[in-house]
Amino acid sequence: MSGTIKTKNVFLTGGAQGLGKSYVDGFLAEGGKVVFGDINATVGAATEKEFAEKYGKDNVKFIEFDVTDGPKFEEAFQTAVDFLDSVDLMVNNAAMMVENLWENTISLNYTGVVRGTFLAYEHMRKDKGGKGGRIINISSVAGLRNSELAPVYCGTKQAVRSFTSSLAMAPDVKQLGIEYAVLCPGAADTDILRNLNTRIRYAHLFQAEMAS
Ligand SMILES: NC(=O)c1ccc[n+]([C@@H]2O[C@H](COP(=O)([O-])OP(=O)(O)OC[C@H]3O[C@@H](n4cnc5c(N)ncnc54)[C@H](O)[C@@H]3O)[C@@H](O)[C@H]2O)c1
Ligand SMILES: CCCCC/C=C\C=C\[C@H](O)C/C=C\C/C=C\CCCC(=O)O
Repeated sequence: MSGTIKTKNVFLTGGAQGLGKSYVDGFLAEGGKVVFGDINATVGAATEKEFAEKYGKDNVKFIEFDVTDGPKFEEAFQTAVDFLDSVDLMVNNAAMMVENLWENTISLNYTGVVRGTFLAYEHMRKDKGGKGGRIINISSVAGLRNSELAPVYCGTKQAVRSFTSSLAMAPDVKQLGIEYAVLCPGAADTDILRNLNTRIRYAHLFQAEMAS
């Protein structure tokens, strides 16, 4: 994989831990400069310290903010631009899977991705003085398949996939210099699955399994 990432200046949401943290590590290892945001101030600061020691403090910055707070997200994006000079790659990664907190889940997993995409779009578009760039939105295998275990989460991840693929169809993408990608990872052992409450929310679905 070495040398495959040409993008240098990255802004990523949800980078304190889990898959987001491993993406940050990968970008830094390839010589990139990364700003990552997260709602978790303690873990975010520890991650920033770890990567600053490994890759240099001028190459990584953590911003505590909640992706569902529009004005804070805009402020964080500007802070990222100030640190990086320009954002070449935006990764909308932060998400949650708590089915009974369905409004929060939609707000973070879908509205947050749309907001992050449009912030990056306005910054990158070449017709308004930007340098172009790439926007990667993190969906899931749950964005490709349906499941009764997590209907709200699946809906948000399918929305992220459709939104991103639809934007990529626009006739002016080449002229604006913006590329889009959507990732649909399978299962990984992170907190989003460790903290899963669907077995409580949908306990009736597991009764036969628990009885056996
Ligand atoms: N782990 C998996 O099996 C899996 C599979 C497919 C896709 N994904 C996706 O990968 C992405 C990363 O998930 P993960 O597995 O690393 O989970 P994770 O829970 O370990 O990481 C999510 C990160 O987002 C942060 N976050 C939560 N709410 C936030 C908010 N409101 N504002 C800012 N940050 C917030 C958390 O603090 C955490 O650091 C998500 O989009 C998830 O849907 C995960
Ligand atoms: C299609 C399964 C959807 C399950 C939805 C619940 C949680 C999803 C969370 C993560 O985003 C993805 C993690 C696990 C997905 C679970 C199984 C993958 C099955 C893969 C396959 O069927 O080939």
